Amino acid sequence: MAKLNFPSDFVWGTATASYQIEGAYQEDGRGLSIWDTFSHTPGKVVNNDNGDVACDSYHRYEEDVALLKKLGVKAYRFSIAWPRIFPQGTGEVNEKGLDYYRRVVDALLAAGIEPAVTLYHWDLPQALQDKGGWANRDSIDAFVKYAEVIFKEFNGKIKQWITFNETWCVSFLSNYIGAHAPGNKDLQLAVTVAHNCMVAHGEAVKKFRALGIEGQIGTTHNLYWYEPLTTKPEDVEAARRSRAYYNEWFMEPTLKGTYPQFMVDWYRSKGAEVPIQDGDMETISQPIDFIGVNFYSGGYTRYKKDEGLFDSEDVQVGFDKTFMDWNVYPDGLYKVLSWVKDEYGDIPIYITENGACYEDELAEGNRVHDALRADYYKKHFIQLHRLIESGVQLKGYFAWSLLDNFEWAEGYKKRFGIVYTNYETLERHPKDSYYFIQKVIADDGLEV
Ligand SMILES: OC[C@@H]1[C@@H](O)[C@H](O)[C@@H](O)c2[nH]c(CCc3ccccc3)c[n+]21
Repeated sequence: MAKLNFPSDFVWGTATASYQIEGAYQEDGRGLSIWDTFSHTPGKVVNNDNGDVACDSYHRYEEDVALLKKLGVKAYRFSIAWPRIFPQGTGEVNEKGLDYYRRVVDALLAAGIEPAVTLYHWDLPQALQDKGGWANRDSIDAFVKYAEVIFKEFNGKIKQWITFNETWCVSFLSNYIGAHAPGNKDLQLAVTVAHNCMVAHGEAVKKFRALGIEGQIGTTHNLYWYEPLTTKPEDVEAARRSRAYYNEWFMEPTLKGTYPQFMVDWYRSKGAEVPIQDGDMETISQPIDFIGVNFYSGGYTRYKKDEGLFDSEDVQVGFDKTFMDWNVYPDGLYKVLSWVKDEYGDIPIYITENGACYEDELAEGNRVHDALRADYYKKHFIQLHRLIESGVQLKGYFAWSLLDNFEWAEGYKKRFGIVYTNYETLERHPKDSYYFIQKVIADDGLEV
């Protein structure tokens, strides 16, 4: 057995998001979000599940903080629900909404845990969606006004700021594939939404700098690692498009201020143009202090004429699968973050999400023997160590997720938590994977 040691300042954390854990969807003046609308629309979410109650963290956040403290994490990534702060998206601040986050932040700080806050994790106020949502550039200014209230309120308490969670999900998953709120299926709309969200990110960074807010600011993109099944040029090009769909389309504007031209041409061939206005690319690529990367999976791609958006198809090559049918591909984590370093230099990186969904059973003594999830984490922790050893500026890691929670269109059947949520009683029960991670944190490393 060998011990893989992590730097003593490596930030171990866990992650959640407002709509997935809070519940209390009409409490203390909260306005409706697009996810309330979407989940209340029959047929959109498995079992017609919704976030009305979720994990009830709105009332049980002290239990969550106690779990975090016992776990030993240095930081906790959560998101703020814009509709609690501005129920109509803009206008008057809802003080009771701010109060909830004051309670959460103070409880975390009292427990010696750093809050790492995502400003936008998909719960757009419905009132803004009614005016076009992210397709309407007015939403950019509304986002900056919302961000400014949070920056000022928590300056000095929150020191790690993430503007957006996964602009690919906000744009393509939600407006081209249509699987997430608001559920549109229009390529031009998706390209426009992606662009406006990235402009909103940049404007918020400008505001953060202008206000002299303490701490570091960045944004989170979900990256995948796709490789061509063969070295045939058509397979190589197909894999290049599949990867850029998730990766370069967002990372290049954010970190270099340009869109990948081969993808601009590809989308143009499909009838979609990027609505760039003067100054947008400089705004989008405002210098940031770190890049957040959510990594779950990847795979192999081959060319298939007229298949999907990219004349490509994923190929099954025998990876183990999670309960989301995602490939377990720890090497993909090493490859994708090595690619980030090669492409974008030594920008500090936080893995702001990584984790796995498996079917969990509550066993004797409220234990959950989630050996597959613990093994998923172990395999990926080995890659973290490999990345740090290779010189990648990997500063921290947030496991997705602290709790089983509302898994978007999949509802509550898909459990990602290292803590089991009993949705009847709302009790929390740490799983074996929680104790595995607790030991890694305590030991500053793991035995392999
Ligand atoms: O699906 C697990 C988690 C979600 O619960 C998080 O809210 C979200 O940030 C997140 N992103 C990803 C990868 C992108 C993706 C999200 C949802 C569905 C399919 C792919 C996985 N996850």
